[in-house]
Amino acid sequence: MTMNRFGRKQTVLMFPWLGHGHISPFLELAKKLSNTNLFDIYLCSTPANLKSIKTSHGIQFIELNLPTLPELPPHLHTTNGLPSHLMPVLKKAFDMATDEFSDILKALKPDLLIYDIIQPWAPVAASALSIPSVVFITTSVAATMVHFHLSNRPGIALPFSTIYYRSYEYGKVVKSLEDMRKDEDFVMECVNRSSYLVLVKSFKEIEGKYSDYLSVLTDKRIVPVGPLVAEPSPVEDEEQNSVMQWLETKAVGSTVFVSFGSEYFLSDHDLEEIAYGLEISDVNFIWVLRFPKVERKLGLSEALPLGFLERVKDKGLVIEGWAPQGKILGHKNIGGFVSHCGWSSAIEAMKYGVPVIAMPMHLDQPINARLVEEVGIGMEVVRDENGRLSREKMAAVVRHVVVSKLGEVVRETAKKMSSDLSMKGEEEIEAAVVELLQLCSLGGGGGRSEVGEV
Ligand SMILES: C[C@@H]1O[C@H](OP(=O)(O)OP(=O)(O)OC[C@H]2O[C@@H](n3ccc(=O)[nH]c3=O)[C@H](O)[C@@H]2O)[C@H](O)[C@H](O)[C@H]1O
Repeated sequence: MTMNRFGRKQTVLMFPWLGHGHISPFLELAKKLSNTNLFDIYLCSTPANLKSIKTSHGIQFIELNLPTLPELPPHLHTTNGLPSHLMPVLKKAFDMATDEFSDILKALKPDLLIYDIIQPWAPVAASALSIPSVVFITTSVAATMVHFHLSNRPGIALPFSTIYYRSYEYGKVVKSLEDMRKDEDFVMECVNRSSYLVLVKSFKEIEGKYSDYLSVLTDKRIVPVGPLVAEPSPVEDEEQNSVMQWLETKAVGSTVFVSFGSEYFLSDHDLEEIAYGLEISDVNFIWVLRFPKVERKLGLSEALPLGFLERVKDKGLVIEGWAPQGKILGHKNIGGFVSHCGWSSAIEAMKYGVPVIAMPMHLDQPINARLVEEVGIGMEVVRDENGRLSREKMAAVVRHVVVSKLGEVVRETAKKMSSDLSMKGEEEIEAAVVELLQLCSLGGGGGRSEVGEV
């Protein structure tokens, strides 16, 4: 138990889903709360995730060991690089760790649990020990929830014209109305189990009207904590250094960064259309291509169209694995971001003032793409009624956003968003700290730490 000038620090356990796109916003919030010197922050995840976290900021880490399932050895207890067919297996192993998680709560006795939208069992375990809990929503769930909710009520105008498209990787329509209604029930259950308020990784200008609606819908207070964009991590290795040197040789605003997040793998059809789309656009590009960690079949050049790398060698760079996304988006020579619109990537585009060529793939990304268009900082590459991508459409949107005269509006709006955002965040965190401290005082936690710390 540690003290500050107000007495005992409040012990907070943070418990994100096992994906990088979730852990990084939790980590950013943890740093902000830890820096107030009012909280002792513990972050709980699997060893496979904790080993890739390279920061502390006074945060302590607690290992959650999932049951080892035959097809899921411990090094795959993360969504990073996990093949899509193993995602349901990871979720099953995660849901089997309820007792292990309860043991962590009993040993730590935190004053407050901040959990994720994927594990409705976490607040149940907390309330059994009289520990208050808050759900921290790291995606654009307010807008997504409103859309799900209204799509449940025929005849009411939807906030966004939703596109349901076939994802060739999954072989089915990824987001049918039925799927979205099931998602609404699941997310609603997670929110309703939160004892008090809901923290949302966002800010009024983007999701204010949706957060207000969700607050009415759930009868919960919703507290935006701002963009929570991490400071760009230093360039880690020689390959990343050479990417930055290559980018330095291009003209200001002349290059698009192309990335689809930490856990999505392109279908063969999409990969081919994106390659030809970039080639036809005749715009410089840095493309981060990711393949599942297991079952690696092809090398980079075999996975790409024949002769593609040779033809684009003066304009494009294709890298495999992980890129310093924050550093690249913050570079003056970047003029556009071809993104799946994962929420962290969407917010980072806003923070760095980079206009978005939106290419959502699944989950909440179609909604995020509409939010990006709604605030005027991007344009979506619309798929056809069968969900198929077109290289010509992609090339046209890339050229519109990055080089066309008409695209000036999008580019200027993105720049303005960046300067507006630069002042955001601190006031939201201060307001959230006041609310969290009040919640801590309601619980029965003792703030003792007896668990082994990593
Ligand atoms: C549950 C699901 O989590 C997903 O996370 P994902 O990692 O795909 O995408 P982001 O949220 O952009 O998060 C990706 C994060 O990884 C960083 N990054 C990624 C690739 C790389 O090469 N280098 C990097 O630094 C990037 O800067 C961002 O911070 C999506 O949100 C999805 O919408 C959501 O429903």
